[in-house]
Amino acid sequence: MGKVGAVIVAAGKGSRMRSAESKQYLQLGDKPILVHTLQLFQNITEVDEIVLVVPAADVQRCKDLVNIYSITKVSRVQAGGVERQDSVRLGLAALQEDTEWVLVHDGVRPFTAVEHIIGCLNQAKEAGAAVLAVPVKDTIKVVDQSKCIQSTPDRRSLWAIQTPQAFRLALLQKAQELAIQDGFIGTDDASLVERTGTNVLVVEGDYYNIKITTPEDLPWAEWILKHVRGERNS
Ligand SMILES: Nc1ccn([C@@H]2O[C@H](COP(=O)(O)OP(=O)(O)OP(=O)(O)O)[C@@H](O)[C@H]2O)c(=O)n1
Ligand SMILES: C[C@](O)(CO)[C@H](O)COP(=O)(O)O
Repeated sequence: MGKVGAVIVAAGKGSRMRSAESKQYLQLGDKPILVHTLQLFQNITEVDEIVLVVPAADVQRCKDLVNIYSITKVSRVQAGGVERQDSVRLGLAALQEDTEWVLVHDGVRPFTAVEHIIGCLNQAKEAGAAVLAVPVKDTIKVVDQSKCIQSTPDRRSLWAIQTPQAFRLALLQKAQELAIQDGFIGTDDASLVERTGTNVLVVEGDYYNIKITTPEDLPWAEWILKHVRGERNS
């Protein structure tokens, strides 16, 4: 049933990390964060091909990483765009023509459980579109610009959305085209597909699937690597 491509987006600036080195290359254990993520997808049998999207200036650097760590499923190291959404679009265009399903994943989420990636892909194969997510643990408020609380949404309907996000490739490409037409910029891929009226299903993941974003995520990431990730995913 159709080829599966993974688009790993790592073309951001990592400005919230405030580090001299871009966060995707920061060392986690014995290798860069991005390499952990690439190895995760390299080792998933269901994934036929990986397109890696990186800053234009880093294409050769990332080709070297791919070679050094023998990430043989990477078919293309693609220069990214201004917004995450642009990087995803460029990554989708670089997939082989016979690709039917795509997993879009953040290069800085190295700890996704393999069973959750496969669960998300299988759900997308049934429904067309599926994303990993976890129920929020906090009470979330809607707050206006003067820091006044406007409302308290029912927590039972709130989920924190993660990646991978899995789609029939043609569906995500159509959603991308519509977003360009409408000048819509979303912070994730599902938000583009939702606008087409297509249902996107949520697959429950776990709280270890963090996106490494700010400096306080780094010691937490080292802890997950040492105490959780090794035994769950390798
Ligand atoms: N133009 C962009 C922006 C983001 N990303 C990627 O999307 C993922 C999630 O984005 P985020 O964590 O927000 O990364 P950055 O945009 O790099 O971080 P910041 O917003 O702090 O600058 C990251 O792997 C990032 O490299 C991308 O490929 N292209
Ligand atoms: C796609 C994503 O990782 C889902 O949680 C997230 O939306 C990326 O957003 P960011 O604003 O780039 O952190």
